[in-house]
Amino acid sequence: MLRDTDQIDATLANLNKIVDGHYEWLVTLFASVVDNSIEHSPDAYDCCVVKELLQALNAVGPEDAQCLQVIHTAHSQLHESGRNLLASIRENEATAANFNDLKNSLQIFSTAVQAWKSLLLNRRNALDPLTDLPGRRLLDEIYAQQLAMADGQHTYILLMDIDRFKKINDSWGHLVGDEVLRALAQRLRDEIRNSDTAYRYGGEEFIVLLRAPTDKGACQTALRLCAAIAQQPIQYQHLQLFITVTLGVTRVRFGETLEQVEARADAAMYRGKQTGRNRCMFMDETGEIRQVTD
Ligand SMILES: Nc1nc2c(ncn2[C@@H]2O[C@H](COP(=O)(O)OP(=O)(O)OP(=O)(O)O)[C@@H](O)[C@H]2O)c(=O)[nH]1
Repeated sequence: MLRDTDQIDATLANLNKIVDGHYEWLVTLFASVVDNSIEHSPDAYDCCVVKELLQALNAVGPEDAQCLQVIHTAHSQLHESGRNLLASIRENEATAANFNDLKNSLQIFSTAVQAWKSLLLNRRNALDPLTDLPGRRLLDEIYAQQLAMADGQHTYILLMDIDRFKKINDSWGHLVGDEVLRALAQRLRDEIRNSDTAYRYGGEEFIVLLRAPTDKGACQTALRLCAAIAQQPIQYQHLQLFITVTLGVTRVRFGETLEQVEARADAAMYRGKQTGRNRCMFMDETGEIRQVTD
C-alpha cells in the first residue's frame, strides 16, 4: 500500500501526467490523419509516454495493484481503438462506430485513472498531518482487510504509549513534543517490516499491526522496538531527548472486532504503566498479562 504523503503525491502527479499525455496523443492522432502520415507512424502504443509512466508506477499492495492493472488494460484498449479508427480512415471505411469505440475507450481509461486517484486521495486524507502515519480512521477502515491478508500468520496489535510525555511538553514546549512524535513515527517506519503497519492512534499513542507466526515472535518484535526507542535518543536542535515507551501486545483472535483487541492491548499496556513503564506486556488467550523479558 502507498502509505506516506510523498509517495502518494508522486503517484498522483504521475496519474495527472498520464491523463495529459493522452490529450496530446489525441491531438497527434488527428494530426496524423490530416497530414497523411498514418501509414508511416510506428505503433503509438509502443512509444506511448503513458505506457512508460505506467510501468514506472509503484503499486504496493493489492488495492493499488488492482487499480494499476485496470488502467493498463484500459490503456491498451484505448490504443487498439485508436489503431482501428486510423485503419478505417486509411481504408476510407470509417463509421460512427469507430469513433464511438474510441470515445468509450477514452471514457473507460479516464474512469480507471480517476478510480485510483480517488483511492489515493482518500488514503492521503486519512494520514495524520503531524507524523504522516495513517490515523485511527484508516485502521478502522482496513482492519478486516488486513486480517484477510495475514497469509497464514497471526496478527497482533501492539499498542504503544510514550512514557511521561506530558513532562516533555511541560519542560521543552509543545513544538519539541511534536518533534518527538514525528521522530518516533519515523523510527517505527524504519524498524517495522513492510508487511506491518504503524498508525498514530491518537495523542502520544501508536498502534502497530504486526504479523508473526507465534506469540513469541510478536513479543520479540515488540521488545526490539521498545529497546530501539529507549537506546537511541531523539536529536532536535541542540537537544538530545531520551524517551521510553510502554507496549501492550495481544493476538487478534478469529472473528474479533478491532475494539475487542484494542481493549486487551490497552489493559496490557496499562499494567505496564502501573508496574514501572519502559516495558512490553503481553496478554495471552486466558487474559493473563505478563511482562515480556526475552
Ligand atoms: N506536543 C504534543 N503533545 C501532545 C499531542 N497529543 C497529545 N499530547 C500530550 O500528551 C500528553 C499525554 O500526557 P498523559 O496522558 O498525562 O501521559 P504521560 O505524561 O505520557 O504519562 P504516562 O502515559 O502515564 O507515562 C499530554 O500532555 C498531551 O497534551 C500532540 O499532538 N503534540
